[in-house]
Amino acid sequence: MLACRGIWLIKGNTLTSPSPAFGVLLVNLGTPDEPTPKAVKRFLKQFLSDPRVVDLSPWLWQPILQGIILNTRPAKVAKLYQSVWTEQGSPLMVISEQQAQKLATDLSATFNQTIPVELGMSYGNPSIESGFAKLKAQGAERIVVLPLYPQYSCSTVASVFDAVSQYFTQVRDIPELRFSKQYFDHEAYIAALTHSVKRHWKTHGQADKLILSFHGIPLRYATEGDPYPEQCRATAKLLAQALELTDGQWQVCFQSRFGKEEWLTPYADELLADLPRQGVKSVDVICPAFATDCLETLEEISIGGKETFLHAGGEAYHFIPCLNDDELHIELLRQLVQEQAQPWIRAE
Ligand SMILES: C=CC1=C(C)c2cc3[nH]c(cc4nc(cc5[nH]c(cc1n2)c(C)c5CCC(=O)O)C(CCC(=O)O)=C4C)c(C)c3C=C
Ligand SMILES: [Fe+2]
Ligand SMILES: [Fe+2]
Repeated sequence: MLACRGIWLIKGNTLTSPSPAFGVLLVNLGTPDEPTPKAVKRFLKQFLSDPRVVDLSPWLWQPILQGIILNTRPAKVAKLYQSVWTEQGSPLMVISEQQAQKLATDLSATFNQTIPVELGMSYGNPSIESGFAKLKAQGAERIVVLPLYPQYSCSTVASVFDAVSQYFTQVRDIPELRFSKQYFDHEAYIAALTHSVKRHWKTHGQADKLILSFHGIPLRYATEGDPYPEQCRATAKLLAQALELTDGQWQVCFQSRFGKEEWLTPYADELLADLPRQGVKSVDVICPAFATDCLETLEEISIGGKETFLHAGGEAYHFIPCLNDDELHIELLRQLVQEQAQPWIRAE
């Protein structure tokens, strides 16, 4: 049985422990509020102005961003968002809310007390700041920050770290904090992915090849020290081993490249266009870098990737959804939180 060490306060002459043992800030990238050019522009402006995402000198980058990209891209990208938008909103937001709710239920059952879990998005709403404010309002004085990126990249996880540090520059009494950096090789993550692929095979049969499509980053970020590509390859290898795939039965690629620089290769669109020529007629495609389905998985890979592959002569293309609110995914998130909260927990 696990119990939590509370925060003790003196009220009058009595020591009380009114706060939850800890709270959780679940962080994801964020998404526009609406699938309109105006809302997409607002979102892209904040996202692409983050120097962790685009590390060019602002003197060089801001004129390109403000003068060209924000005048052309929002209308095009808004149409893409419209193709995946649901009645409840952006898939990334709807699924993130489900994850937060299920994780809170799971943690509260584990610790036999209410453990608040709030969402904070790096860009757009709800912001990281509002997530911390909600946790404070619920009395959380110890907080686990859990970015939903299995593989560490400076462009994602480090930007969450920056936002967290920035927020607390304005706060006099900061909480105790634990920050989860990565979980690319976590046993429960590989188990959740394995289960998801096997479940897919049970329903649809196994394709010639399993394609593991990770979000790309500029190659330069990796050569300058970002460990992201090695972590992607490690995840892929662990998953392939767990599925007992031979070398020819799986392949890694990188999607969603942006701008003119070289990104990690092979590029997903080029690979999918080439595979039929190599004799690969059916593929299952999974996106392990995404904890939640979103524009990049549902539009670019599930819809766009299929068109590319079938147009190039492929015969069957199956997209395997992200882990989303799968039971084993929530179990993984609970374990990650528990590992970080360890110093605040005692066994009874
Ligand atoms: C320089 C640009 C970008 C880097 C670096 C980058 C890294 C990166 N992104 C994700 C996860 C997501 N990206 C999403 C959308 C998205 N990404 C970029 C650019 C970079 N990403 C853009 C411009 C966009 C917006 C859409 C577009 O204009 O093309 C999303 C989806 C958001 C949604 O609303 O559904 C996610 C998630 C990772 C994991 C990553 C590095 C590892
Ligand atoms: Fe991205
Ligand atoms: Fe399939």
